[in-house]
Amino acid sequence: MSKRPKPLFKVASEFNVSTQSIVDTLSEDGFDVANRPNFKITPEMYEALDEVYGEDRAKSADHEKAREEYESRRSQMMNQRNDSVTLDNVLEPIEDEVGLEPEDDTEDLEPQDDDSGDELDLEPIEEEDEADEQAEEEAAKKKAEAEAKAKKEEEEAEAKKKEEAEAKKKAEAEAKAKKEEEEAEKAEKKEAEAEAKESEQEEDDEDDEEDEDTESKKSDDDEDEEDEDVIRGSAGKLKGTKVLGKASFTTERKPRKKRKRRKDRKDDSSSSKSDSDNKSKKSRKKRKKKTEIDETDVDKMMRETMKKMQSSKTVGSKRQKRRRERKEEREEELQKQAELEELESDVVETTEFITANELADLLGVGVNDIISVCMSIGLMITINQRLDAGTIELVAEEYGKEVKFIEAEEMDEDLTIPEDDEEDLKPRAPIITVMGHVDHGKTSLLDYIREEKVAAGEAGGITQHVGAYQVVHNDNEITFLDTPGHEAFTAMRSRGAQATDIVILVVAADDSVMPQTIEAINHAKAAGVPIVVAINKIDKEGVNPDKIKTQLSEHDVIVEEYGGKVQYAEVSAHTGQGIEDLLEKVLIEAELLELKANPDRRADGVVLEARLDKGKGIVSNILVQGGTLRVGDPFVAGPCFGRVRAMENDRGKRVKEAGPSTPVQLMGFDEMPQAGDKLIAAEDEKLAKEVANERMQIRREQAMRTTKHMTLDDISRRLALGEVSELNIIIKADVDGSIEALSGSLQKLSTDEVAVNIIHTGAGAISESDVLLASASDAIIIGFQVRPTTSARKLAENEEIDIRLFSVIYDAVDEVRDALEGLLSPEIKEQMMGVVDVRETFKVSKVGTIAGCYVTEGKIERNNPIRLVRDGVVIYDGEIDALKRFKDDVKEVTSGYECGISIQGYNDIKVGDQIESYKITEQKRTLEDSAG
Ligand SMILES: Nc1nc2c(ncn2[C@@H]2O[C@H](COP(=O)(O)OP(=O)(O)OP(=O)(O)O)[C@@H](O)[C@H]2O)c(=O)[nH]1
Repeated sequence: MSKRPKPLFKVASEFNVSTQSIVDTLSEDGFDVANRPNFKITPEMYEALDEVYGEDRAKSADHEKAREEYESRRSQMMNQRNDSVTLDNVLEPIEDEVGLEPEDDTEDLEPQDDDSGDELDLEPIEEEDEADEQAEEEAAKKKAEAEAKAKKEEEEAEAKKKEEAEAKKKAEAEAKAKKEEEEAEKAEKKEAEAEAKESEQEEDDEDDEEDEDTESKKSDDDEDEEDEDVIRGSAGKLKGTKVLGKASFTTERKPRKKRKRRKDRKDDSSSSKSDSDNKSKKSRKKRKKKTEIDETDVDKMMRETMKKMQSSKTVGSKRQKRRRERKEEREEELQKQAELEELESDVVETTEFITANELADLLGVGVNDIISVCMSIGLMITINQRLDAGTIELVAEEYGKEVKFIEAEEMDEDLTIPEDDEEDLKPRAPIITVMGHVDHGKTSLLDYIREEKVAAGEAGGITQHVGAYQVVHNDNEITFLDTPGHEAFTAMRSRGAQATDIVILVVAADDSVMPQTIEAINHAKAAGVPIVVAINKIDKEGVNPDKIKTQLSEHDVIVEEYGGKVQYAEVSAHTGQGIEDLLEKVLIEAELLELKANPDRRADGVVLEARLDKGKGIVSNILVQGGTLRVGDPFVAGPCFGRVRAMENDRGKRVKEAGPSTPVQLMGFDEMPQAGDKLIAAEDEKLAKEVANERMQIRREQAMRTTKHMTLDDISRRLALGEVSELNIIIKADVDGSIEALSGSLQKLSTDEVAVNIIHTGAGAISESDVLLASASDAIIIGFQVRPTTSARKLAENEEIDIRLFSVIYDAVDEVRDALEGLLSPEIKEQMMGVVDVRETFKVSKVGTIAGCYVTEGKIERNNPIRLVRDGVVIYDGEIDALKRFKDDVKEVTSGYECGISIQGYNDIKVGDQIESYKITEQKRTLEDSAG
């Protein structure tokens, strides 16, 4: 099974047992399981269950498979029955095994039959049999049976010479009766066929007998063979009934048999030119055609092979050979990818915060179903409500789909550029990133190439930094991304943009393969980008490039010299030695990649950098990857909209348009894009604005709902997005005993997906330092029978720290467990209504202690329960006995007023205590609440 936990109800249905049985079994195995439909069954639990119920499941799967096979066989049989040749087809396998004597019709033999002479010899006879059967079918099969039986009876009668007349009468009567019966049965096809089979068997018996009779006259030798034949024939018969259902036999052999049999029948019986005869002709024609095609295929392949051989002889160029190899490799890769995609058909791609309606479309279900699934997990949603990752995942899981969350930018189908036609593609310059370990000479190499190559090619050279530059080598353009190092490369990739075609891996010859070299190799491999190795600083004395090559081969970068495919050049960024060679090799690699793009369409590209220029406004360096970007084009880059106001190339020249692989500095953004944002030009401005707006909305929603720190409500969402693997908790409680109990229970909630870490515990009120610790370690705070101090509460609000207060340990455990399982908090909640400070106390005889109080927060109601808190610790939980304003009993007192309170059954009230008034509320949780 997959590594993901599954809901209990699904596992139950998988094993076909009740959820209670699963719970019982798991509890026996020491797992802590609750009988809730959505309780997550971890892979360990699943394994344990598999041990107990696996066999049953396998059996039921076998059973199901057998049933399916039976169904398909049955339907095939049914189909064949509608065909006039059904019976033959069904019987073919039997007759294959029935060795019957050789016969004529050699002209019918097919080349493939040549290798199986036996079979050939046998077939015509099968056909004879079949032909007989067919003839009988066509000329009243049932009569034959009746006659045969009558004959038998006649023979018996002759032998006995008694009751001859009676016997005949009986026979006739029986025959007639049978005829009648059979005619009646004709209406019921199935029964008729069953009858037919019976009659065939009987006929076969007779045929065999006849064969014996006639052939016994020939010779003794023949007799032996016949005996064998007869024995085999009868064995075949027995098998025949069994084989009936083996659909594969009949279907596989159908065309060949059909054709031969028809031909045979035509020659032998010439009873009628039925439709099936015509069919057989057709099939023969088809067959011939097929062989013709085969021949042409073979011819073609031969020619291709010859051509390849010749070309390798005449041209023999390494480059061509490599190109072919690469092409094959790429095709293989594509095939693999296609296979993977097929496997991933159960995975749906979406962004977070799609609406319920959109999710319904995505899953192919009605929006009402989505709403009811949400209701079943205690979530009230509306059609247009945007759902967070946790909810989307939970709902999708209900429909057996896995969700892969992607960036909003990847979703817009309106803007997505359709795939280019092969004929529209034109060669484009390769885009190169230089990577390597610190100080191995990346910058020096880039600088050298920029200065030497550009300065040499064009007066003035590169005047400004546009994030990339183009050089021309042997009339071929190469685009270099200006920022070396894998950070830039990975930052780009992490945003889904792949700008690089080839990586130049720089390794200093005077050093060795270093950690960042390995990282660069891994990044390039992960991105599927080929590497060209540049062994730098070759000008230095005593350097050993061979050592580098050996080291590289240990990391699967095997240079050509060592039998690999990676090209390498020994260069010096100081002297320029080998740089030409390096560029040449880069071009070879590029040629192998057959880099192409369609310049005649809407442009797309990637943002390399963006900055705010005082005079020009937002200036962004863009690399156009496909199409042509023109001044005036509206575009979207990430959530930013824009219209191209002006563009400058890497020589600082104003340009009106930029084609594939061209870096430009672009002005015209409305908002600042981020490096790695994908830019897509739009046909109309309105659509571009809409798309940008939608993306912005999703980003805003993300910003709004994403809390700075971990919260219990947010954890399921973060889990779904794969952002968290641990939940840090700080526990504060009234006494050490509660801490132990709580931390023990909470730690047990750790799952494969998320580990629960108790990072700090302590007795007493929740203090500022607790909140600071939570902030630093991204933890939530659980308070059991304690309260945060006022300053801690304020700090927690500022820092967005989740503080949960409980009075019952089980409540705390349940709430954390639910959060980890992606469920929302329980519907019953405690709501704080008001807080009063005790400023004075009076002892009144018969009444007890009366507290003179001041309402500091909310309002205090006579009928709500209260808690007495001293130094942040809850010391009493009870009810108000009397609530007074001056001498009057009142129902409630609001904040800013004084009042007198006495507590039922509790007199130990002290000045400085706080009394909290709270209410138990039942509420339907919504996403907004959970995001709150
Ligand atoms: N002798 C010699 N020194 C070189 C060569 N290339 C670079 N260097 C020196 O190596 C040092 C590092 O070069 P950089 O180009 O800054 O290396 P880098 O890989 O860009 O380094 P970071 O930017 O720190 O990652 C500098 O002192 C260069 O002068 C070369 O081909 N030969």
